[in-house]
Amino acid sequence: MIKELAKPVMYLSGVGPKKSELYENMGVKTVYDLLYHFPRYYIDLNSPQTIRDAPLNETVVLKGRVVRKLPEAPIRRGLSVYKAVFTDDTADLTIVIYNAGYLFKSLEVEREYFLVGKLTGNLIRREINSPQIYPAEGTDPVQPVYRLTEGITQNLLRQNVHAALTSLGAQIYEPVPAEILRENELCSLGFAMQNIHFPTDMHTLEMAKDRLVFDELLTLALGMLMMKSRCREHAGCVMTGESIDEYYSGLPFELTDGQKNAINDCIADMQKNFPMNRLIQGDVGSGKTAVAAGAAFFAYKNGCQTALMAPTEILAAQHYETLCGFLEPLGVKVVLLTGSMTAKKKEKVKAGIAAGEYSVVVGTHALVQASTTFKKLGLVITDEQHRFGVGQRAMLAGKGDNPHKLVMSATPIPRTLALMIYGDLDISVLKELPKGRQPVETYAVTGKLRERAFGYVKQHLDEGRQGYIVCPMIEESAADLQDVKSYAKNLSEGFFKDYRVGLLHGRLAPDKKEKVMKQFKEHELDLLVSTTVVEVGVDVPNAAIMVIENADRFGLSQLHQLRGRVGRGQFKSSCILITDNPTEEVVQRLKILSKSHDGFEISQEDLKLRGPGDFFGSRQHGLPKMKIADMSQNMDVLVKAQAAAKVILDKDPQLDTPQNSGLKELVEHLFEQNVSND
Ligand SMILES: Nc1ncnc2c1ncn2[C@@H]1O[C@H](COP(=O)(O)OP(=O)(O)OP(=O)(O)O)[C@@H](O)[C@H]1O
Repeated sequence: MIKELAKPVMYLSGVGPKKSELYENMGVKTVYDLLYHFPRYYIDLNSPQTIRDAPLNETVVLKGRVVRKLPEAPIRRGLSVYKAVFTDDTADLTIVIYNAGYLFKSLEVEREYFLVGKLTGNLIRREINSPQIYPAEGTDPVQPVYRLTEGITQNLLRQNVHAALTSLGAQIYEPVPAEILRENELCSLGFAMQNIHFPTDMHTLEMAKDRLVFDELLTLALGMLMMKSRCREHAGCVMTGESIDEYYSGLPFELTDGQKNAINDCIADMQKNFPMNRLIQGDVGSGKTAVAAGAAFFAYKNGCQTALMAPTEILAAQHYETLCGFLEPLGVKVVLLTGSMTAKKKEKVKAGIAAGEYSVVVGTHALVQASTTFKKLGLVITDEQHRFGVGQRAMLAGKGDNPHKLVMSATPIPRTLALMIYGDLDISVLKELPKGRQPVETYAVTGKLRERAFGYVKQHLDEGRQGYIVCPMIEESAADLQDVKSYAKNLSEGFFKDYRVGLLHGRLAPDKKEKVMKQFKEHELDLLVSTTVVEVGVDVPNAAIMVIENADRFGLSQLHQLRGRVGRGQFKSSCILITDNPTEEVVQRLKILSKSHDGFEISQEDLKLRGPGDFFGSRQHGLPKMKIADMSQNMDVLVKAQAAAKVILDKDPQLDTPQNSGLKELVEHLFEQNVSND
């Protein structure tokens, strides 16, 4: 960074030691920090409204002249009110100023001013209280408004930013290569800095924003790619184009186009000489497992083993069964390895894996233990990646010689976030659901209608379907557990006494959990009362009704995941969301689920409502905080920034050349700052 930018703000003209202390409260220490303290919003003085047409009780921008100043009116000791009549020839209004005598005195009759403030009164007597007043001549047409701290006013901040820009002159450095700026039609950094603070009009402001958003995302993309550059090393198993037609013809259903494309993407990737790094992203019930099995079969045909790691024992067992069904008839040996197996069994399974007896290994984190070794691990598949730590994933991959990696995500991660989190990861999206699926009808009701909801559940059970009741165990604490148990008991002895009711919660021993799930799958239970352990992946196509208690406590994406447990077969399915907290906000939120069945759309809404920080904790992934880029809005820019980052790193993988030193500093600054903030 050029010397001027690293200089403490104290040395700027008009700042000094006292003000610089105040600035520090806002996190502004250097000239760089000050220039990157972007305005929160702008007041556009370019197109003022007329007094006659300006709406009442809203903030308006007006342009006119002072006609008359009224005498000062003392209200009580130390408090005066000043009034002036103002006109723009369409109508008049009264400016009311409390106490700020100096401001009132500075107003000149017949001089033109802009006023910004809330217009009140009525159509005959309009007033504007304590407006911001700018002389019409000599005022920048777009005024920045900053986040402030005590002792620093808007005017002072504007002056100081001005001083910073002037002190740099045209000297502001240019970290981004000229050809990238040209290709992306971006302005220079100098222009962007000037115009993000003092735009000439809204157009130059947009240009400035485009450039700064790009810079921020470019910096992020560079950082992520540099971290992942090792993934570009050679692949341990380069595979050849073996046919997997037997796999296709053995399936009990026709794959969707999305599934076929995703399998083809994987096959193409696995024939390259660097490892695949692909995310299969599909809405709930879109059939990701069949894609994973296709990729595993291709690895098998190439003499390589596949490991599939699932986040829970229930899911591991389910995937194991599914993969056995798809692959064993084709001669592929599949095995399950989970933590809850007896030591003896585990040992036997591990010996078989090490000897290469098994081609596909399905398991939980037990797979990553040091004692698990593979003969020739060529493909690693992780389900629900975000539940695994970066370390666990790396450890599993470390069991092979740079194996291909495939991630299945059931939680619909907005593409923007996926790119942020996984960086250089290719994505195959399963857009459509298998044929014949009908959207899950979703209703939000208050607790008053609980009995009716249960009645509706009974109706389904009587028709031979199964159902879920998801109950409010958020923390897996002892007290909550007691609540869940008694809730389930009440139901099984009360309303549902004539039905077979099971209970599933996270505290159950793994073999018990498996037993309950198996009973439910085999329709030995009609109703499963469960905590959110059913959230991911559980697949029982006969289940057609779900009730979710305390639905307001969950995020929209999580609710969408939960309701995705029904509607997985040919039966028409419903989901009833119960809330005892029907505030306007809750109702609005839950309504989104009644309207939309598209997990991607829902996750975007979640992102808007809860922010990316909350969205299954993007901060947990160590993603830096953005100053100007908005993860839910700037996806197109992110894609461009990623492409640019690739071009830059292809020539200079660690940004070591002098012309990239500015970029390197930006990357270091972004990541360092965020590490220290965590
Ligand atoms: N093309 C298809 N046609 C019909 N049924 C299919 C098809 N693909 C998968 N299925 C079935 O759809 C159900 C859902 O598949 P799967 O469990 O793989 O979904 P998923 O994408 O993992 O969903 P979730 O993320 O909700 O777990 C399974 O019962 C599966 O056998």
